[in-house]
Amino acid sequence: MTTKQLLKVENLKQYFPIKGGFLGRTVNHVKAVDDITFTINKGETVSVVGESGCGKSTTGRAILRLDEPTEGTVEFDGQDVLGLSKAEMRKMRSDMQIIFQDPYASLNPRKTVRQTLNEAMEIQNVVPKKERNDKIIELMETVGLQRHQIDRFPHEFSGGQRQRIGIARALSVNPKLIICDEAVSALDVSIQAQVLNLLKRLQREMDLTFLFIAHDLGVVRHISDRIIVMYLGKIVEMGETKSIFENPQHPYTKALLSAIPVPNPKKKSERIFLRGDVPSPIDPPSGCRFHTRCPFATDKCREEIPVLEAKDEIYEGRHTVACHYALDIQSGKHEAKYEMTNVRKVLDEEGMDNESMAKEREDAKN
Ligand SMILES: Nc1ncnc2c1ncn2[C@@H]1O[C@H](COP(=O)(O)OP(=O)(O)OP(=O)(O)O)[C@@H](O)[C@H]1O
Repeated sequence: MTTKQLLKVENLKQYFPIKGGFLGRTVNHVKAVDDITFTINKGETVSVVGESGCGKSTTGRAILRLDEPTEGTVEFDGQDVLGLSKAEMRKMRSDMQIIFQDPYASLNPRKTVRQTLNEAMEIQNVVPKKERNDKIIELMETVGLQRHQIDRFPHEFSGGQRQRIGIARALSVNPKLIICDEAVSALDVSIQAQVLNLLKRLQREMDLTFLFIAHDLGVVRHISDRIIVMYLGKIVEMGETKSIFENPQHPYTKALLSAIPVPNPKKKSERIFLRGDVPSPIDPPSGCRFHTRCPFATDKCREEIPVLEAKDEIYEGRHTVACHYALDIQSGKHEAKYEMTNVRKVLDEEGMDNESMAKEREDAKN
């Protein structure tokens, strides 16, 4: 894999206005994405994970300017995406494609596969007219559809096949980056695996870069080079997949990981239950946004926003976390006594069964 940077997202914010009153004035904002920074290298698969509403899809849409970002910069292949004119942006869209969760909703039910793929190529004008039919057949075969299905409508296909049409449509304009927004979430598990394998193969063969958006860490484990964990509009942790799975730092990442079913019945899994619901992105909590649900939260977490900090000496800059607690442990400043009262309080009040957190508390003490 080359290490050339393809996408650079810096200090990206997406605030959606909330209108109110007779005059329809902006009375507040939904802080859907609030100051996030990350990069994706050419040929990489980076996944953004987190609970519903944490801002994953908004991030994808903002990169493509399907919604105009409030603040920040997006650089794609060295070009300032947010500075492009409408015409330049249209051209750029052939380099950056998106595949949505529900292929049925994103395909025109009145258009056959031939018409759908032809339309995509026509809009972007990347394939000469007389070559389009051959290209459509080639694309269908590439994604595992058969050429005799070319004049069929979306309702004549299964969910997995429809997602393959969506992939073929994205590929038809020779993209460099494909954003897969919950692209396999609506499919049965076995079909999910087929589509993920297809995407992996296409990546190898066509030199593609993927930004995967998913709520399920288990699904993206085997396809991702790196993982970005988001909570309430912020990145709380990011790192190489192996590192995130084997050495998660943020209590939220640990909770997400603990929710993945373990196939081995002999292996005891310790589920971390988070208390309460995700707070509103209109009025997010002060300090660390996760503090209202975090068993380790201290006064510092309520007051200071943790910075996504790379601990180079430990992770060689490849794994970063925004959490006072995790950073205190890493730097040896962790005060076990303080954490103990905190965790015990949560356990007492809410009857939580957080064995792994209790164990960690002990480890930190020793
Ligand atoms: N156009 C919009 N106008 C107002 N609020 C919006 C808009 N789009 C998204 N939001 C809000 O922004 C927040 C983030 O939404 P987003 O769809 O990015 O979350 P998500 O992490 O992708 O969730 P899911 O997994 O359910 O798709 C949510 O609170 C959502 O209600």
